Amino acid sequence: MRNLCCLKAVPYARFLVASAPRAAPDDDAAEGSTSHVNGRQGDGENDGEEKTLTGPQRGKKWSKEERKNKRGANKGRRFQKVRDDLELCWKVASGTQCEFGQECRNTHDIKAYLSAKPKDIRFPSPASISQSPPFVLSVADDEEMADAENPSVDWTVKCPVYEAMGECKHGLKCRFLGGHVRKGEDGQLILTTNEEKKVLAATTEEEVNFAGTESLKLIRTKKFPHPISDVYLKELQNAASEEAKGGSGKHTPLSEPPPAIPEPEQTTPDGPVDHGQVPKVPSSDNTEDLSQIDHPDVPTRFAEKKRLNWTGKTYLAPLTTVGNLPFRRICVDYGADITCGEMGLANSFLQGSKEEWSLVRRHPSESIFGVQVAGSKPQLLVPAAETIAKVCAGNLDFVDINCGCPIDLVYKTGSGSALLDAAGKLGKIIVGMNRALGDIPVTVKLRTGVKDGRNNAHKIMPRLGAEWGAAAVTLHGRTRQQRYSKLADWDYIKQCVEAVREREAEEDLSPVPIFGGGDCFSSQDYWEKIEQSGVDGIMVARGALIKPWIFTEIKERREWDISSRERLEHIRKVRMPRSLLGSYSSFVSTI
Ligand SMILES: Cc1cc2nc3c(=O)[nH]c(=O)nc-3n(C[C@H](O)[C@H](O)[C@H](O)COP(=O)(O)O)c2cc1C
Repeated sequence: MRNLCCLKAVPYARFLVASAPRAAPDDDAAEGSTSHVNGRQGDGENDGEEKTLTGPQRGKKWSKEERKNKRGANKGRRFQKVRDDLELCWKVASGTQCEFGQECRNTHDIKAYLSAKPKDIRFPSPASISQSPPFVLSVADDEEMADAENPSVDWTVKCPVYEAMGECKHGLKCRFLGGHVRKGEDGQLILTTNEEKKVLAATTEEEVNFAGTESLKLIRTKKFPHPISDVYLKELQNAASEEAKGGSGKHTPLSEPPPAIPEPEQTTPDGPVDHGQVPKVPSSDNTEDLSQIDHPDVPTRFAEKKRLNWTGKTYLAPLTTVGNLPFRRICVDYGADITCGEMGLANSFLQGSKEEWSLVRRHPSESIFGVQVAGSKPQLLVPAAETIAKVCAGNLDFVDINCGCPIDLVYKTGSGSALLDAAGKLGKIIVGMNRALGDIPVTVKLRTGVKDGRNNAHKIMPRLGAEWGAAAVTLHGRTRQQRYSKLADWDYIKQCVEAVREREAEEDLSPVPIFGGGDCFSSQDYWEKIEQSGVDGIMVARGALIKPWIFTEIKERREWDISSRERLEHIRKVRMPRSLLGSYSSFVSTI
C-alpha cells in the first residue's frame, strides 16, 4: 500500500490493475481443487462411481468420458502449447546432424527460422532499472541489443539453464539464445558450451530422492521387492481368517519382535534371484546400494526406531501443489526447520506415477524432511512405505500418514480424514508402515474428527504412540465437515494433548512430539497458541503462504515489515533447482 497516492497522475497508470473488490480466497478449494490429486483415481477403488470434485467444480458430477479426458497430473494448470511459425528440426537446433536430411518434416533452414523467431526475452539487470518513475529501461539499452542480421537475438540476455548447466538443450530454439551463441567468421551463429560449468553441474549434488527410470519400471511391473510388507500382509490375512473361524485374530503387537522374513523368491528383469539375496534394484537412484545394506529386509524393532526431537522447531505444513520444493526452500531459508512434501497417494506410488515420485524429492537445505502419504488400507500404504524407504534410502526423516484430507475424491476411497472413523484399520496401517520403513519414524496428521460436534481425535491420539508406535502427531483443529468455515478449535487441541500426556504418564512412556495447526498467522498467534494448548509446536500452513518470513518472525518473536526489495533479494538468493530448469526454459520458450 506504500506511496499509492503518488501514483495517481503518472503516465504509467496504464500498468495499474483496477482494484475491483475480490472474492475471499477459498482455502477448501486451494487444498483440493487444483491439486494433482483431482486428476487421479484416488485409491483406484471406486472407479466405477461418478466422481465429485471440490473447489470451483464442487457439486459437478463428471461423466465417465469427461473423467477420462481430465485424467493426468495437476489439471488445474493451463498451459498453452505454442508452436513456432516455422518449426526448426530439434537436431539442427541443437547443432547436430539430422539423419532424415531432406525427408525431415521440420525445416533445416536456420536463417529462415531465426528471422521468423520472436525476439529473445530480456530480464533487465538490476543496474538497468531506474530507481524513480517510470522505472523502465532506457531506449539506449534497447538499441544496444539490435543486430540487423539476427534481429531475434539479444546479445545481452543470460540463459538461466546455460548459466547453471553450462549448456542449453533448447539450442537455437531457446528464447534466451543470445546467452549461449556466438557469431562465426562467416556470420553464422554457433552454439556455445561452458565445459567448466558442465563439469561442476554434473558433480554437484543438489536435490536427492530421485526415482530412476529403472526403479519406476520395476514398480510399474510390480517387480519392485517389498518383502517386509508381503509378510505383514500375510500375517494380517491369517489373523482375519482366524477371526472368521472364531479365534482371537490378533496379529503381532508392537512390543513383540516382528517375525523373520522368509528367503525371497523374487524376480528381477534379469531373472530369478538367489535365495537369501535381496534382489538388486538398478542404480540411478538412491536404491543403488540396496544389496549392500546390512540385512535391509529384517524389520526394525520398535525400540530401534529413530526418535524425533522436534522441541523448539518450526514446521511448514504439507501443502498440496503450493508446498513444492522451491517454496519449501524459501521457507527453510526464512527459518522453517521441519518440512513435509505434498500429499502423495499410496496407490499412485505403487503404480510408479512419475508425478507422485516427484513429491519425494528433497533439497539438502531441508534439514528435517518427511514425505506424506494418503491411502485407505494396509495393502496400499505398507508396500508404498517400503518402496519409498528403499528409493529414498538415507534421505528421509519421517513418513507422515494423512488422516486429515477432506476432499471427496480422497475421503470417498476411505483415505485421508476417513481413517479417523476407522481406528482399527489405522492401527494396522501404522504398525505395518513402522515395520516396512525400517528405522524411519511414522508420524500421523489428523483433523479433530469427520463431523462437526463429533470430535474423536482425543480418543485416537493417545493410541497413536502408545499402541501403534507413531513417533509424532500433528493435529489440525478442525473437522472434515467444517473445512475452513470456522476458526480452529484450540481448546479441543489442548484436550487432545492432555489425553496423550495422561496415557504416557500412566504407562511411563516417552512423550511424542505433538504439533497443533490452524490459523497461525503471526509470531504472536504462534506463541499464544502454544502457551494456551500445551503443544510442542505449530505447523504453519496458510500463514506461510501469505508470508514465508513468518518463520523468522516466530523465531525472533517480532513482526517483520519486510520491503518488496528484501523479498525479491531473498528469492533471487534461492537459486532455481536443477530439476526445474528444464521445465522453466520450456515454459519460457512458449511465451
Ligand atoms: C493449499 C493447501 C494445501 C494443503 N495441502 C495439504 C496436504 O497436502 N496435506 C495435508 O495434510 N494438509 C494439507 N493442507 C492442510 C494444511 O496442512 C493445514 O493443516 C491447514 O491448512 C490448517 O493450517 P492453517 O490454518 O495454518 O492453514 C493444505 C492446506 C492448504 C490451504
